[in-house]
Parts: sequence; structure tokens; C-alpha cells
Amino acid sequence: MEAEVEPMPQEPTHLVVMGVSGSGKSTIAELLRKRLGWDFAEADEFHPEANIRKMTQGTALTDEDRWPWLRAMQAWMTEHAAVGESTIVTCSALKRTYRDLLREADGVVLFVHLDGDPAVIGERMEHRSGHFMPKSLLPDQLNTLEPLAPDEGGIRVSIEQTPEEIANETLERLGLA
Ligand SMILES: Nc1ncnc2c1ncn2[C@@H]1O[C@H](COP(=O)(O)OP(=O)(O)OP(=O)(O)O)[C@@H](O)[C@H]1O
Ligand SMILES: O=C(O)[C@H](O)[C@@H](O)[C@H](O)[C@H](O)CO
Repeated sequence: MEAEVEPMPQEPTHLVVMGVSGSGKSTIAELLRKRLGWDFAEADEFHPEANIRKMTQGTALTDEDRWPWLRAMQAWMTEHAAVGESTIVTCSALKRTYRDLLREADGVVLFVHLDGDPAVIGERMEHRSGHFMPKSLLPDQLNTLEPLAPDEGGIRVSIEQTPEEIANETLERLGLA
């Protein structure tokens, strides 16, 4: 008689929707959350008050400002993995070293880099209301950005499509559709 084989338990997965301010992280993550039903966190919720104040006043964050914030996100991801839960997070994750830190979370960490023409991003920031991040910080975000590399685990998706198209492409290319 054939032995019964237990299916392999699926490892928790973290989708990190990344990119510069205004690239559409919150918009796309919300669609992914609706489709996948995974727990969701916005990186901005993890910033200490001082970081938000700094950005509101038009000053870019430094590495020192960002490390505790990234560590808090990594801990949140790991807490979820510990109870078998997958997550979706938005996080600019501009530098590879920042992504290295997030990759240390337990579970599989996949990045979705929302990538596109800075002029389109600037335009979208201009028309957005009620957000603390000034458009004047976009050049610094772009200068700091190290695009997701092919060996990092994840995909780069063009933002020059509708949010629904971006979400569909993401889920299809990651095999999550
Ligand atoms: N694919 C898209 N097409 C048209 N408009 C979009 C698209 N994606 C996002 N937007 C709009 O662009 C603006 C910026 O998007 P969003 O706030 O989601 O970006 P973000 O990356 O989360 O920004 P931040 O990091 O500053 O919080 C919003 O007004 C949003 O409605
Ligand atoms: O790394 C950074 O400089 C910050 O995370 C910013 O990108 C903002 O937090 C965010 O994108 C604005 O909402």
C-alpha cells in the first residue's frame, strides 16, 4: 500500500511593495491585500514621530534614521511568520542594504519594485492630497534608490498602467494569481 505523504507546509511569504515616495505602494498593496487576504502593514506606521516630522519639514532621512524603522518592520514580518502568516508590506526599501535587512525576516521575502518615469511619479505626487511627504523630497528619493537587482528575489513592475493591471501582473509573475 502506498504511504500517505503529508503535503509540505507552505512557508510564510512576505510581499514587500517598494519604490520611491509616490510610486504607488499604498495603492497597489491595498489591491494585493484584497486579492490575497494577507495581513498588511504600511511602513509609515513604523516610523518614529521624529522621522515623520523630518520628512514633513522637507528633510530627507539618513541611514541612521532608517535602521530602527527597518528593524521594526522586519520584526513585524517575523512575528507573523512565527504563527504561519504571510504578509504584505509597503516600504520604500530604497537601498539594497535596507532590503538585506528586511530579507533577514523569517519566511520568504519577495520584493515588488514599482518602477517608472520620475515625471509621472512627480505628477501623481502633485495631485495627491492629505499626505505628509512633500514632492520636494522626490529627487533625494530617486538619488538614493538602488533599483531591485535580478538576483534579489522579486520583480520590477512598470507603474505606467492602471493599478488593477499592476496588481494582476504582480500576482501572475509571482505565481500567486
Ligand atoms: N497606477 C496608477 N495610476 C494612476 N495613479 C496612481 C497609480 N498608482 C498610484 N496612483 C496615485 O498616485 C499617488 C501616489 O500613490 P501612493 O500614495 O499609493 O504612493 P506611495 O508609494 O504609497 O507613496 P508614499 O511612499 O509617499 O506613501 C496617489 O494619489 C495614487 O492615487
Ligand atoms: O525611506 C524613506 O525615505 C521613507 O520611507 C519615505 O520613502 C517615506 O516613508 C514614504 O515613502 C512616504 O510615505
